[in-house]
Amino acid sequence: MTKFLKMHGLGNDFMLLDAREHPVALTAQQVRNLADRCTGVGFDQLILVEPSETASVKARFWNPDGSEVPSCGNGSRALAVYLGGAASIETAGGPLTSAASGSQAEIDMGPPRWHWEQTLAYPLDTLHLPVSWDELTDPAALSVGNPHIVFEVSDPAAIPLESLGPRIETDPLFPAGINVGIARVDALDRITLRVWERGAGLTRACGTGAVAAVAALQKRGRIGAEVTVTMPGGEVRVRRDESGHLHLAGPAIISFTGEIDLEAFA
Ligand SMILES: N[C@@H](CCC[C@H](N)C(=O)O)C(=O)O
Repeated sequence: MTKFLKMHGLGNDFMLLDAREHPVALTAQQVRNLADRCTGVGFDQLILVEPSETASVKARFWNPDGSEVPSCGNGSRALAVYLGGAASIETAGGPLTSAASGSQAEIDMGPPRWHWEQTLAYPLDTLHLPVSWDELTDPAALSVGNPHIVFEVSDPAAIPLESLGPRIETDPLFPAGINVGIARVDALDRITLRVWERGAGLTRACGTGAVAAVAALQKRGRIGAEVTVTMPGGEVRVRRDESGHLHLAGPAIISFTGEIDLEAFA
């Protein structure tokens, strides 16, 4: 039996497996089986914690469709709360540092990456992509460890993201797929955001989505350096420091712990 934690950050929920002492190998099918909310544990992302030679720990992330992804902002915050205190985290999306106190965690997500090769199949202006999908126009595309497209809209609740999200996610313009954010600027220090996540669908909150939306709207001069992001599951704070790094802060909670026979889900 393998111990696991079930955690969430604003309702973006995770299964966390700590494999620092006992290695765990996962297949994509196993992740899909574990992600099933009726017959498995159920989660938006799975987090595997492994030993690292360069940081406190190495974190790997999977979406519920079985795809391994380089970065997960809320998952990193959940891991930070699990580790406690200050830590460094090696991820495929780049090195992170974290600071946690109780159920609050802040992650230095590094600088946003705007080069077209980070997100697109061919060169375009990533700050103002000349593309549209129905009422969604003039997006920005960037990587914050994983790829995001961000649209500014007047009413995020009115956008049919459940139908537009999968169309945009799988558009050939994005060779690795893309996470889709729709954001409204409420004030210089406040935005409202919904995210269609690549490989996961609509989630209650997305940490990298919040960071990407803030980075895009900051670069367009629409908001200031410190911003509260309201998502369906609650609020996170994102701030840009003097070096251009973006910091993601907010709560993460351990919902419950358990033991599981991983082989039964192979
Ligand atoms: N919910 C996560 C993002 C998880 C990965 C994303 N779906 C992807 O495929 O890149 C977050 O909080 O960042």
